[in-house]
Amino acid sequence: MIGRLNHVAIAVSDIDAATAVYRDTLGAEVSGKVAQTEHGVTTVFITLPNTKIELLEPLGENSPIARFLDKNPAGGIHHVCYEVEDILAARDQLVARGARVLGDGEPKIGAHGKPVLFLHPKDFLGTLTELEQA
Ligand SMILES: CC[C@@H](C(=O)O)C(=O)SCCNC(=O)CCNC(=O)[C@H](O)C(C)(C)COP(=O)(O)OP(=O)(O)OC[C@H]1O[C@@H](n2cnc3c(N)ncnc32)[C@H](O)[C@@H]1OP(=O)(O)O
Ligand SMILES: [Co+2]
Repeated sequence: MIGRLNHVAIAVSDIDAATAVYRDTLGAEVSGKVAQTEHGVTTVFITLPNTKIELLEPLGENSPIARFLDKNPAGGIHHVCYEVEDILAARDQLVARGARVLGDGEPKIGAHGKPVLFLHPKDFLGTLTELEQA
C-alpha cells in the first residue's frame, strides 16, 4: 500500500535556529517558512536527494505538537510520511485492519497541496504516521 517516503518531520521549539542548523551546518537546501494555520504548525522543508525533512514549530494555542515538545524540549523526530496512490482506499483498508485514523478520519490538505491523514502512533510501532496522496 505505502510508496515513497515523502518526509520525516522533526518538531522544534525554534524553527529559525533549526533551519540554520540544516542550512549552515549541514549545508542543505532549505525552503522558506510557511504558517500552516489549518494544522497548527509552521513548516520549513529541507530538500534532500531522496526525500525531505519537515521542520515543525507550534503555531497557535492548540498546536498538535505542543505536548510532544513539552515532553521532548530539545525537539525530536515527530512523524514519518508515506505516499499512497489513493488515500481514501488506503484509509479504508487500514481501518478494516484495525488501525486508528486521527481526527475526524477525513483527509485535510497538507503542506504540498495534497490530501493527508494521520495514523495513531500506538498502531505503528510508536511512530506517528502520515499518509499523503501521491
Ligand atoms: C503541515 C501539514 C502536514 C504535512 O503536510 O506534512 C503535517 O505534517 S501537520 C503535523 C502536525 N499535525 C499532527 O501531528 C496531526 C496528528 N497528530 C495528533 O493528532 C496528535 O499529535 C496526537 C498524535 C494524537 C498526539 O497528541 P498529544 O496531544 O501529544 O496526545 P497525548 O500526549 O495524549 O499522546 C498520546 C500518546 O501518543 C504518544 N505520542 C504523541 N505524539 C507522538 C509522536 N509524534 N510520536 C510517537 N508517539 C507520540 C504520547 O507520548 C502518548 O503516549 P503515552 O504517554 O504512552 O500514552
Ligand atoms: Co508532515
